[in-house]
Amino acid sequence: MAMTDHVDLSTFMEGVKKRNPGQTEFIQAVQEVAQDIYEFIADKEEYHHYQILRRIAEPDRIISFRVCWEDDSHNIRVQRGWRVQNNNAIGPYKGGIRFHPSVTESVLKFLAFEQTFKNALTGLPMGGGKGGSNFNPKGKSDHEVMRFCQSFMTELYRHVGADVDVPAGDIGVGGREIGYMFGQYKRITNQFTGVLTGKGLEYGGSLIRTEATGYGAVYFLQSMLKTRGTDLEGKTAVISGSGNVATHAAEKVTQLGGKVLTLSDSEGFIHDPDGIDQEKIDWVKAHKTKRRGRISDYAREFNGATFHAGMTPWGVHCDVALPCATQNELLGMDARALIAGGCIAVAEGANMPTNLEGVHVFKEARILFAPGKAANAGGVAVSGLEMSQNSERRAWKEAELQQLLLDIMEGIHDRCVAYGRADDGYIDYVKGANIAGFKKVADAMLAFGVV
Ligand SMILES: NC(=O)C1=CN([C@@H]2O[C@H](COP(=O)(O)OP(=O)(O)OC[C@H]3O[C@@H](n4cnc5c(N)ncnc54)[C@H](O)[C@@H]3O)[C@@H](O)[C@H]2O)C=CC1
Ligand SMILES: O=C(O)CCC(=O)C(=O)O
Repeated sequence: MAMTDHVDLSTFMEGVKKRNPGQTEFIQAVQEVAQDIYEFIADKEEYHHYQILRRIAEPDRIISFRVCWEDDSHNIRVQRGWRVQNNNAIGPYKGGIRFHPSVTESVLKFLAFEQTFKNALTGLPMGGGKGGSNFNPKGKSDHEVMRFCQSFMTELYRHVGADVDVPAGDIGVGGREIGYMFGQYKRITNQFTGVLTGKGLEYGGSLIRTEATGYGAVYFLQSMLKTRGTDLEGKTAVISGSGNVATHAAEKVTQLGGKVLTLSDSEGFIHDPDGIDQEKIDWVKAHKTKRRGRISDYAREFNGATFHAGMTPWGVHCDVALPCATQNELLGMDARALIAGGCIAVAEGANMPTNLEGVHVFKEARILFAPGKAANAGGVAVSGLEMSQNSERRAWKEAELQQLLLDIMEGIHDRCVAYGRADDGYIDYVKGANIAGFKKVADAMLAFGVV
């Protein structure tokens, strides 16, 4: 093989910035991965020659489309929809759909890029993709949400398929939205296939998919704690978010003997020093998914709890923290506050909730820190198992799925340890996850030549 001129890391990142102007989230996600990959491939000519990282950081394609719908007052509304198909070297594109006003092409590109590494880490054959819209489901009636989802799928159906690209839920997209989108796909194509995951159990969904991301993040946290000879029993946990991932992470922490002190949403956080037990978690789940209320209502419902408007929960003293809301919700100063408050371990339930400075602070302090692409992979892993069940036209039993989720999370942990152990014994989970995820995708790409 001919030797290639190696582009160094800073020149590589300059190129990424130039080609993706203003896409700060995407650039941040690539930066976090590139620094570890450059170290790993320093002596591996093939990866340089075939420009593997450069190719993974350029989505296979981005589909952008208009989504037109009518609200209850008969106003015509126009939104933008996207599907970013990042890389399908190891399987069909796979990744959630996000409905939130903050959705931009940059946000979806960062999520699809991260998803590529995450899906590889699960050990299942899934490539990386992500989609969504700047539609805000908050305050919309069920019928408005239905009309929007139908319109969204009326374009998306051309680009997805059980062996092509299999979307699922993410922020603002839960069981209700998946149902509306699946119904529309079926109506347009006249096919009943596993084109989406996170489906209802009545029509091809998998047991434990709803719980999987939050539970998986806590299993990963337990595995990290085990490397330091401890576990969650008696530990206090600070959790952000109050959606699917946050409530199920809270549930598993509680089941494993921990005490959850906080939950949050975009308006602020609640602090309950008595602990958010299963009964309270059930109330939050119903409040968020059925009554579609705000987390501030918790403080009116439960004595002793307080609501802190416009604030994040990272100043509350705790043993462990699980950011489970959204990207860049935990900054350098928050990381320092957590460490000062006694936090020994952080597992990201959300995607890229900690900014680059925060990650640096955690690593410098040598605390246990699991990046989202490793810690929150349980959701997409069970989505992969849902795809298998759909292909087989069978539904597996809950005990089997619970065991598979646990095994997959332990497998991811082991892969991170294998590639992330430093000379002094510290496990850099960020580096481990980046390299293990990269290697699998990169080796598949090498097998295909230049495509
Ligand atoms: N649902 C899943 O299976 C997976 C989700 N994730 C990630 O987990 C995170 C949460 O997703 P879900 O729980 O599924 O969504 P969700 O829609 O069920 O809940 C999102 C939560 O985050 C809060 N939130 C949104 N924007 C916020 C902001 N700017 N500040 C503070 N809070 C904010 C919302 O109020 C809500 O409580 C996202 O980063 C998502 O990408 C990652 C892996 C899988
Ligand atoms: O289940 C899936 O396909 C995707 C879940 C997801 O969006 C994620 O892992 O960030």
